[in-house]
Amino acid sequence: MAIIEVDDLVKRYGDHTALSGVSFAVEEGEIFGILGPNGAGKTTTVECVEGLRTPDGGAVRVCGIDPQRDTGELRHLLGAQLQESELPDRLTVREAMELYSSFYRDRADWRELVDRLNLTGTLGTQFRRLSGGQQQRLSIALALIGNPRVAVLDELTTGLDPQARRDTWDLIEGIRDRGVTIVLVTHFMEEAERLCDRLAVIDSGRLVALDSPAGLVARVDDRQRVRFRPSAPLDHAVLTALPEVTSVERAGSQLVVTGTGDLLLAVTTVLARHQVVAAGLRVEQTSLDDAFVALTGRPLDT
Ligand SMILES: Nc1ncnc2c1ncn2[C@@H]1O[C@H](COP(=O)(O)OP(=O)(O)OP(=O)(O)O)[C@@H](O)[C@H]1O
Repeated sequence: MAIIEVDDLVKRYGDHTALSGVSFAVEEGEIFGILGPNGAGKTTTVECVEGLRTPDGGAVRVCGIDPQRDTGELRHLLGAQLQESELPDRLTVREAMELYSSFYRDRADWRELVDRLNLTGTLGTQFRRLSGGQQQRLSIALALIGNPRVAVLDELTTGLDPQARRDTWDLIEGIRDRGVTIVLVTHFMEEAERLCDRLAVIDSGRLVALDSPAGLVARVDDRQRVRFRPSAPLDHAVLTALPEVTSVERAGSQLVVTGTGDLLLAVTTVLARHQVVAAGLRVEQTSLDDAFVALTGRPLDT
């Protein structure tokens, strides 16, 4: 069942069109990623879902309600991660939890939340004295304090070190396992690949693809590359003659053979027939990065 429906969403800032007709539906219980380069329109999209921006066209529904018209109800259904600047520096973790918990009719047990997010030792600590990872976890706790059905997390792990990022991913999966649908805005390909059930790729205000990470890769390309250093000179024609091979290129001392199907077997069989040993042989599959480049024409800037 779709819990969020975005239909032909248009948003302009003056003469700049930030979104020109974006449509997608988020299914209940999934981790739905919104991936795209800087300025693509990701934050604008989620701000329209959160009722923080008024669309210039199209429609948004969250659990069937219009976020613009029913902001009061939306607050109880959707938890949004706060931006850092939204919390007073001197507010302690305990004060923040008590204050935000008072805003909701269905309140999570904030002590349990604090415990789950590994913040128990920080209850008396002021916001400004928390580490980046602790501030991030607090903002997640505050997004979940009203027991929402959907949590929107924007650039969740930006600024975190690799370990803190991985810990946060585990946390997000735990939240999803408790039945909360998650919309995750991200810049990080690895994060998208690891966490998201489906991804909306947005570029220049348009939805360029919507699929699972594996589906995006398969849709773009099922090519593989085999790289190796031949032990003796080899006529490229013996490789290009193979039906599995689409191209053969030299990269320094290496040969890079691109193709489909059982490429590795075809290449190694020919090499054995010509008594050529393949040193440092590697097989490379198309990655989500490659898929992103194929879809948008450029790499994702991090
Ligand atoms: N309040 C605003 N006024 C004018 N232009 C804006 C405003 N907010 C965003 N924009 C512009 O709209 C476009 C989309 O911005 P948005 O923040 O939605 O992109 P984003 O994909 O979230 O980017 P980032 O990854 O950099 O946060 C950008 O060109 C941005 O400069």
